[in-house]
Amino acid sequence: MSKKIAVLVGSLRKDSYNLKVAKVFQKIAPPSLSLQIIQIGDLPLYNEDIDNNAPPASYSRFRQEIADCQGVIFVTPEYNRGLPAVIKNAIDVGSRPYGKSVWSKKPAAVVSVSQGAIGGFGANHQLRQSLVFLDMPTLQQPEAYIGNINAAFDESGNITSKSEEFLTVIINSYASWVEKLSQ
Ligand SMILES: Cc1cc2nc3c(=O)[nH]c(=O)nc-3n(C[C@H](O)[C@H](O)[C@H](O)COP(=O)(O)O)c2cc1C
Repeated sequence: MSKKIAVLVGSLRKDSYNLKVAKVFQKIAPPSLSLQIIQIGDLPLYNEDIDNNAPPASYSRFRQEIADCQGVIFVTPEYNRGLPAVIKNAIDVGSRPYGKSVWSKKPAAVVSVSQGAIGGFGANHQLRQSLVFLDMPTLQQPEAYIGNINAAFDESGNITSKSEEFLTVIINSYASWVEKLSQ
């Protein structure tokens, strides 16, 4: 049976390249993984005052969806050399209430996607810093800093074969990582 893997996309933009890459991963993932893109754009900014006995419905929905998955792939742009607020907010929501984090022990991968040349290196590593604290064993190699992403899709919006090849290496490595950790 395939393992359910959450995919969190750090851009809310309709034509987001990160979303396009997440969708390519869904298409090319090996049969051992079933990738589900989880909504994070509707989560109110984390505030302990509203996270009480009756938290926002979106908090509960999100926590349950992550709890139901056996791993997490983060696909994120870089904003001002750091992590977009929307993805940090999702991490914070999932980490609470204290002692009930939904992230713990779930195998993760971080893929940063940018139109710039540096490939979102800053966001990628800032995110990894939180994953250490959240106790998520994270795929180390291959590193995935995907720059100049606009060149990875042709005029019809299809991914070029060279870029698909690279994404295939990443998703297959992640599948092996998940497999290894479940032994
Ligand atoms: C507020 C903001 C800050 C940005 N800062 C960076 C940055 O630090 N490094 C970078 O490579 N691109 C930066 N960009 C450009 C994004 O990489 C580019 O817009 C990318 O396409 C966003 O991902 P998306 O297509 O999935 O929305 C920034 C974009 C925005 C809107």
